[in-house]
Amino acid sequence: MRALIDGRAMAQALSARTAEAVAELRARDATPVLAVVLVGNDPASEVYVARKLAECCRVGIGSIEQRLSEDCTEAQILTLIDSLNADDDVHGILIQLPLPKGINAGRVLDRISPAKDVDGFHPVNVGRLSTGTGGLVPCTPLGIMMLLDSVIDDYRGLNVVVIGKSNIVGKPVAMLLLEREATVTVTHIETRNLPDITRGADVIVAAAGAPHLVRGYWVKPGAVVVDVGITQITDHDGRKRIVGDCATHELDHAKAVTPVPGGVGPMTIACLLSNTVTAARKTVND
Ligand SMILES: Nc1nc2c(c(=O)[nH]1)N[C@@H](CN(C=O)c1ccc(C(=O)N[C@@H](CCC(=O)O)C(=O)O)cc1)CN2
Repeated sequence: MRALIDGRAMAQALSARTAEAVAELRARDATPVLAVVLVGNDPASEVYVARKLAECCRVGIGSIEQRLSEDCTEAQILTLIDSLNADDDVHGILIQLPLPKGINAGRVLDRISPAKDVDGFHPVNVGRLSTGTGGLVPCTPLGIMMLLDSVIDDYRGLNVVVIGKSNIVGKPVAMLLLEREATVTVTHIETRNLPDITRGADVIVAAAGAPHLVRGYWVKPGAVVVDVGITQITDHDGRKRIVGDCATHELDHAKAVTPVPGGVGPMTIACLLSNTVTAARKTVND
């Protein structure tokens, strides 16, 4: 019964549309440019940043990579952001997370100009999202909605349970779902009787970062399950592999599930490119 929602294919299709939009902007001499800031050398962040830069290149978005060392000061990061904010040739600014210990991520993200905040993490964009008044929307939640839209036409009255209350995924996706008039319950790792709550859900968005948390008996037949978790585990035979928050092999009774890898992750990067075009278009049209 269960269908797999193919995030890689959907990300490719979105990036193809983004490439067309970039070509139109380039024809008007308004090439979108994304600045990607990497502080320190977290291995996973290195991989994601390399992928973001490669994808920019593939769709024709210009990119600037800015690296700061692990032991740089918060003041140095803020100075760099100020210069990118002031640069009219830069349309999007992304600070790869997590930042090294000792750096206040909130203060850093608050410094990005809301108009260039392609991650949608600035309080102005968070406020716009929660009031339904536009603004740049965080990439992972935007991607989740596109994946859900491929299997759900009408969200009105659907019971959606979000597991995870992060600013990057849980809270913003709850806002997007509320906008569509779903009935949204936001839960987290401290929520009591979680399986009792998820069993009533038409849609589950699992973003707790807890491998295989969501078991088969947590999910009612016909539910749609979006797996946002990406955790590297080592198997009993010593091999490393990526797993999500859901025990997908127990979800044959679901209507549709997103795989890990190949579900939400690829959409995150495709939505970043799309947000960069949105930010660039605004400077042309304003
Ligand atoms: N500034 C930001 N930092 C971080 C974000 C973000 O949206 N903005 N999200 C994550 C990391 N991330 C992008 O930055 C990201 C994570 C995973 C994937 C992905 O495609 N994963 C693959 C599986 C893992 C792999 O292949 O290595 C998948 O799900 O298929 C893309 C982007 C934290 N930081």
